[in-house]
Amino acid sequence: MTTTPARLTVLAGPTAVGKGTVSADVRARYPEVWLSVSATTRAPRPGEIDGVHYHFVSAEEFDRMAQSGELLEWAVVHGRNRYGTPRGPVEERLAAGVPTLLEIDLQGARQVRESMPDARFVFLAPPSFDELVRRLVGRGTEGAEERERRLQTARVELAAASEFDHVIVNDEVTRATDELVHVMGVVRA
Ligand SMILES: Nc1ncnc2c1ncn2[C@@H]1O[C@H](COP(=O)(O)OP(=O)(O)OP(=O)(O)O)[C@@H](O)[C@H]1O
Ligand SMILES: Nc1nc2c(ncn2[C@@H]2O[C@H](COP(=O)(O)O)[C@@H](O)[C@H]2O)c(=O)[nH]1
Repeated sequence: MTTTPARLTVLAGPTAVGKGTVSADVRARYPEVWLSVSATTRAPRPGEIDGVHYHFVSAEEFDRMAQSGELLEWAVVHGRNRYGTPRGPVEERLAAGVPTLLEIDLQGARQVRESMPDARFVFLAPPSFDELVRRLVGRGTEGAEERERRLQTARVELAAASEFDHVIVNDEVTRATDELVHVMGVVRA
């Protein structure tokens, strides 16, 4: 297995498009790719593990991280909780030549474009808006009010797809993963 020199890849896209699913598939099939673990003030969902899916932190701890410059980017997502990328681990992996993936929202992607313009920016798109709604409802992790809030954000995010260097349609997870790792320059020798 060989890789091109390590560059940061940012994966964004609307709620429930499958960013987490595709990122997990990348991690499972391409363990040489490192997936950043974000900090969030959101409460864990059943089955989510602190330090694996997110660093679940209090509002006070998030404030401290943001104010001390520990976050590469951060945003209030869906108008409610804060999410941010711890800077140190990303810089360490990139310095060590490890292909590094961030799964973040549009606001965060725009911040990273400002600070790290050499990164690759990938937008994961749904086959259709109806399919996006089916996936959000099918996931069953949010109530009706939170789903509506997320779909409002989704409309804004979908309108920004052209800002990204690559758009990948998540019609099928394995295929979307293959396209993502190809864009990342992760190739099998
Ligand atoms: N290609 C696909 N085909 C069908 N279902 C999919 C596909 N990809 C993901 N899903 C399903 O869609 C739902 C949402 O996926 P996931 O949680 O990965 O989305 P997400 O983009 O990370 O969402 P959010 O931004 O809200 O965290 C899950 O139930 C997942 O199993
Ligand atoms: N700007 C950032 N956005 C992030 C980060 N980590 C995750 N996210 C985005 O938040 C939403 C909601 O996630 P959920 O787990 O509550 O469904 C989703 O779009 C993620 O991509 C981050 O570090 N910074």
